[in-house]
Amino acid sequence: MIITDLKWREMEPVSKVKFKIALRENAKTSSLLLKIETDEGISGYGEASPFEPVTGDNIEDIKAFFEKIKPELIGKNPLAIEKIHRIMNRFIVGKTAGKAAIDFALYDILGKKTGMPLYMLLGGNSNTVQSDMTIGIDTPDEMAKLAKKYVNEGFNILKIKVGLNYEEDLEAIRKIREAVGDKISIRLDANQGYDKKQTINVMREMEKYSVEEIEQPIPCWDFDGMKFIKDRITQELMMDESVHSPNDAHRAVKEEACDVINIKLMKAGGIFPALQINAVAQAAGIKCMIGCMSETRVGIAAGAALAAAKKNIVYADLDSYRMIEELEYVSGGYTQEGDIITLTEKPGLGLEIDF
Ligand SMILES: C[C@H](N)C(=O)N[C@@H](CCC(=O)O)C(=O)O
Ligand SMILES: [Mg+2]
Repeated sequence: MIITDLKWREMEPVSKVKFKIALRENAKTSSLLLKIETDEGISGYGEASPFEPVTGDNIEDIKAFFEKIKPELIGKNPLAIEKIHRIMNRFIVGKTAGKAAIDFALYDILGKKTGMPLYMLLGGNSNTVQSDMTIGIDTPDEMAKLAKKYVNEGFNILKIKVGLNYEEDLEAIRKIREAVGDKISIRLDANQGYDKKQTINVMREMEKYSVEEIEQPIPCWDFDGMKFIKDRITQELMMDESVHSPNDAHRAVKEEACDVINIKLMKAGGIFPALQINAVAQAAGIKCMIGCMSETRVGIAAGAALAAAKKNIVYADLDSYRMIEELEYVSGGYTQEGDIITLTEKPGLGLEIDF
C-alpha cells in the first residue's frame, strides 16, 4: 500500500459561545481538514487545529508544511506510522498540529485496512469516554448561568477557566458551586495566568468549594514552580502547556512536577507521540487526560478513540466541537449523550466526510 496524494481544505467553524482564557481572548477558530489517499482506494482523514501560543503554528504555516512534506510522503507505506513520524520530525521541528493531522489520517487508514475501529486498534480498554465541559472567563454571573446550563445538558464535570483576576475567579467559583450543587466535579484551568503564591492561595480558598484540580496555573517553563505548588496543595495539579513531547513528560516525571498530564494531540503531534507520553506517565504512576484545542468532530474523534482505548487516560476534555456549529460535511465517529461519548464500531475514525 502506498500514499498517492495529500489534499486539504480550510474549515472555518463558527463559535457558539464566547471563550476567553488567560492566554487569549476569543480568537477565531479555524482548522485544516486533511485527506490522505492511497493506491488501494482507502483514504484517511485528519485535522490540524493550531493555536500559536501553544503549538507554535498557524493555518498558513501548516498549509506550507503540507505542501513541502507532500513529495516526501507520496510513495511511502501509510501503515509505517513510526517511520512517517521520523520523516516528519527530521523534516521540520514543531508544526505539531500539522503532524497530528497526518498522524490521524494514517491511523484512519490503518483502521480501515484492518477493519478495526481506532479505539480497539489502540488498546480497546473501553468504547466510551466521559468528557467535561469548559466554561471560559466571563462575569461570575454569566459563568454560573452557563455552568447550570451544561449541568442540565447532562455534564457532571466542569472545567472552569481562571487566571486573569484572582478575586473574580473566587467569586465565579463560589457562584458556580452554588448554581450546580455538591455533586458536580469542578476543575480549574488557569492557562499560566497565576504565579506560585497566587496558585497556592487560590487552591486553599478553593477547598471550600470542593474544587478537585488545577491545570497549568503558572508559566509552562516553570517545572520547579509546579513541584513547589504540588507539595503545598491538596488538589491534583495538572500540566498542560508544559508537556508537548515524551521528553517533556519524562522531565515532569523525574522532577515530580505534576499529578496529571493533559495530552493534547495538537501539542504532541498526533496519536503516536501521545501514546509515548501516556506510557512514560503510566510507568511513573501519573494519570493522563486527553484535551483539545479547537478541533471539530474530526479531531475529537481521534482524541476520544485514544482516551477510550487507554486505562491510564482517566480524564477527557473533548468539548471543543460542542462550542462550534457542526459542519454539514462531517459526521460520524461517535455519538454523545449527556457527557458520555460513545465511539463508532466503524473502521478507523469512522467518519463520514464529503471532502
Ligand atoms: C477547549 C478545551 N476545553 C480547552 O480548554 N483547551 C485548552 C485551551 C485551548 C484554546 O484556547 O483553544 C486548554 O488550555 O486546555
Ligand atoms: Mg489547559
